[in-house]
Amino acid sequence: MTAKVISGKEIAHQIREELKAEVAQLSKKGIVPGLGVVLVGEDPASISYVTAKERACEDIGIFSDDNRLPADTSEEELLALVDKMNKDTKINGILVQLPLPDHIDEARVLLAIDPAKDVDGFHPMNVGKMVVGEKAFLPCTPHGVIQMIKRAGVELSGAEVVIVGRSNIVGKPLANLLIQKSDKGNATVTVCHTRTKDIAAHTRNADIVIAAVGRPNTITADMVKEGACVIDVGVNRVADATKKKGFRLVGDVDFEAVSEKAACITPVPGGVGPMTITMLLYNTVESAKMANGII
Ligand SMILES: Nc1nc(=O)c2c([nH]1)NC[C@@H]1CN(c3ccc(C(=O)N[C@@H](CCC(=O)O)C(=O)O)cc3)C=[N+]21
Repeated sequence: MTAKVISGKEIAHQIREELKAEVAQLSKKGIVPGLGVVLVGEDPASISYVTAKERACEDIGIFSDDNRLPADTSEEELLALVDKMNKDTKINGILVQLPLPDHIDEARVLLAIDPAKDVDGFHPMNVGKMVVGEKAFLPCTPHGVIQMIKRAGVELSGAEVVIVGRSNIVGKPLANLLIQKSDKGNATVTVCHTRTKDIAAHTRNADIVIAAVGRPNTITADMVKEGACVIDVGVNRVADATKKKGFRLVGDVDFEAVSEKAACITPVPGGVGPMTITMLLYNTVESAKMANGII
């Protein structure tokens, strides 16, 4: 079998067109959704993600307030900026790019963001609401992954899903969403991690494999059932002297070999990454509608 490639780029484009139309309608009512973006330090990957987020905002008509702070910014300074954005009515969403430098307490910063502006869905209030199935901002990467699975026409209800990776931003929230009694869930979920005895024994039974590890070639063809759907959340830079930048991006999945066995697969780049950004835009528009009493 040669897998159908699920293009995150195309699905993201489709959703962004829908959002663009919605933002145009809102602007007739004098409403412009605003996103406050905070980047501390100069990590090259973080700079590239944040730049992509700001471009995406501009493209669909969301106002973005760009704050790039030096690596030695103090926790107090960062908290003061978050507080200012919490109070700023032009800002409907606040994104503090992670990871933060070691001298800053990440949990404290995330807790300081107004839950009503927490478009990343990282505030413990929103995490808790999500777990109990209450309305909340859904974390962008897990939500993007679910949108891709659904729009590719893959059945989630009753599916055996194996997630490899247990991070707070992908593995854990995704597992929670996928077990919920809802149209984004109803799956049977297994979460594998570094202490799992035999990861392949689990993934080989999966109808859907989701890799969110951060290491190239973690999922190889022998680990995947014939006809499975494989979602690759990894974004890894590997050295490549033939590229202008000296590296290329790969996911966690051995794409070529797994494509021969899977029914569908997401590429890297052009897969989950563009969906993550799109769901951030989606949450920001939702937040603007809530702030203005439209929903
Ligand atoms: N507060 C916070 N929220 C996040 O959502 C968040 C974060 N911190 N920290 C880091 C991770 C990672 N992340 C990505 C977003 C877009 C792409 C993306 O668009 N990737 C492109 C390629 C981009 C490139 O060329 O570098 C693609 O896969 O096609 C990847 C990764 C968001 N994250």
